[in-house]
Amino acid sequence: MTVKQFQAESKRLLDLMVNSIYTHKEIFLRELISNASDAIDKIYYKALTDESIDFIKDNYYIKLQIDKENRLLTISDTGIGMTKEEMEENLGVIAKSGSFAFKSEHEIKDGFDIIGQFGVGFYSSFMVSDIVTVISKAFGSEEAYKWESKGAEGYTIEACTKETVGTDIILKIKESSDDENYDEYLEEYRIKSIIKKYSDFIRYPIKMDITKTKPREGTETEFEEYKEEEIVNSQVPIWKKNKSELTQEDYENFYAEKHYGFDKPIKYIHISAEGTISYKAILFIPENMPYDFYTKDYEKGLELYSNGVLIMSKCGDLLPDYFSFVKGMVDSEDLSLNISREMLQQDRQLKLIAKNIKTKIKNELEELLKNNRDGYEKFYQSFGRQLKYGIYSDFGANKEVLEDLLMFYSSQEKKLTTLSEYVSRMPEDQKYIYYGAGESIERIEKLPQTEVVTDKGYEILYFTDDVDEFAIRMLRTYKEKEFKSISSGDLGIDEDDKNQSSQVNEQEHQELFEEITNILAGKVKIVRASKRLKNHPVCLANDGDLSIEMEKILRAMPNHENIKADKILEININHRVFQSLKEASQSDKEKLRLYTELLYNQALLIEGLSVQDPVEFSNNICKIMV
Ligand SMILES: Nc1ncnc2c1ncn2[C@@H]1O[C@H](COP(=O)(O)OP(=O)(O)OP(=O)(O)O)[C@@H](O)[C@H]1O
Repeated sequence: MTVKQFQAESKRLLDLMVNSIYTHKEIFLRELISNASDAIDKIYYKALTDESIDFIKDNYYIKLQIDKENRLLTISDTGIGMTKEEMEENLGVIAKSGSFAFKSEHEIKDGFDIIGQFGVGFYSSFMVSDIVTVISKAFGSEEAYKWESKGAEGYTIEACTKETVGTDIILKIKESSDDENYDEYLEEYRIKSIIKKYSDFIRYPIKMDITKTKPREGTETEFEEYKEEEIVNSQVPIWKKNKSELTQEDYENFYAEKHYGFDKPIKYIHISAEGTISYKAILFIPENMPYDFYTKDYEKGLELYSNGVLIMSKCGDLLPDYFSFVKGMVDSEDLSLNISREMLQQDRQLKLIAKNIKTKIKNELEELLKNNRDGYEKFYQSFGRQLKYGIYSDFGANKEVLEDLLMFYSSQEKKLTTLSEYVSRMPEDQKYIYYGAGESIERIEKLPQTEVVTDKGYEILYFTDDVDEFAIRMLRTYKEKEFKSISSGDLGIDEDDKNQSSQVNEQEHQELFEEITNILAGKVKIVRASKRLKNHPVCLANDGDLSIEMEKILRAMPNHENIKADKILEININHRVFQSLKEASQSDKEKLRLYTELLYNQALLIEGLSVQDPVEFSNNICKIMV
């Protein structure tokens, strides 16, 4: 028996392979099972094109056996096998793929799932094995051969006996070290779970002898172990089945089996796309928010399969951030994989799929909103905030995708409403979409600023999420209607509204307002007569782009402590309190200062801002009580 040398490049390549291409050692099993599946596919293909071959499906399978004592893991298949020459060519030359050649030779295009293309996967077995032995009998041949290698040193080939056509790959699993546990590859449960993870949807049965226990005969309390052969893979992936064959329950079971979530999904989306790019996908909109959803630990992404073999557990590029709550998988034959199958070589196809998926999700959410309002509202309670972040991020680039999915609590409807519904209810003379921002519905409802807007019969949207106002600033308009905060300097409500303007004569009190503005110098930009207050004495309004709510949110962030909105103190000159201010201004300047400070602090409290000096504030209250 002569020992043949790997070519020099092959040696280097093998070293590279074993040490650097793959991130996870466990993928060796995926590679060997994929090879076994390819080998069966080849026989199947031959049977289709050669009438003399009978392909009886039950005769084709992959079998895994563990011999713990001798540290052997065997992967056998009943596929096409290899001749001596094929062993030389395919296992002796790294980066030579017999499978790729087979596909090209037979001009196999669609409908076949042959996985191998690079001619390297087999060598990943050296990541976990000291010796790899391949015993194979090729289809149509009487002889069998044994290929054996300890890695970079080279390989031997010799004749041997093997009864049936097919291949056995026997791995002598490495001893565990301090850094690496190899023993796990001799554990049934571990092997089973690796198969489930990567190779669950290989089209042929993957069999294993599974250890079970039963009561020993004649006893009730003693148990004995026995082995029973089981098929461990699901074979036909649900996404390859016809939608009409599947029930809601099938999808829900798939969601649970895949551990996409512990809840029941609100909606599933089954896509079977053909065209520029072919792919299948099953996507889910969860009902409940994962506990870590709004933390940096949450990782978005869909499972990515190529021909039923798992490539990536979380492919983030398939989902935009604003749809990061979507769970599910994508399977495509058209992906250009890189050599380790852990990444994609170029992302053109992936981009196309992602674009497609994005549109699909948007449409399905719109459909949910239209036909299952309760379901949509449940979804929105969990993930609405993410949609709003989506509007805000990327400088509003995604607003068109998302604007119709938004909902806010409505002052009129007393429940969530969409922007489209709001606009459809707007009276003809209403120019703006009004909103009030605050920490809760109850708080906004009580804001003095709401009075004039609601009295006009205009609806107000309540913004209770941090992100709301920021998102709306990005959106700017909806159906050409501008958004307007009820706290903004100019409300855009008709100036000549008789009830208001006739009573507002700012000129008359010009001096007093200047005096009050001076008292509050540095705290507010200006003090003026209010056109919006009816029953309340004071409120704050804001001037400029930064609202008071935004100031609150930004200030809570690091390095933003000095951010300040331009505030306007508005005083209701029809309120009794204004009379007191006037009198104080004429008779007692100290009293005017006291009243002004009190009113300013009241306005701060109403807005949900803290008073600057609570002790002084309470002392001031005492002063007017005694
Ligand atoms: N179980 C098997 N039965 C028959 N032929 C096999 C088997 N395993 C490997 N081969 C042959 O060896 C070749 C090399 O296998 P290897 O896993 O290195 O690459 P590949 O499967 O072709 O490509 P990839 O690197 O993309 O997996 C295969 O193309 C195939 O021709």
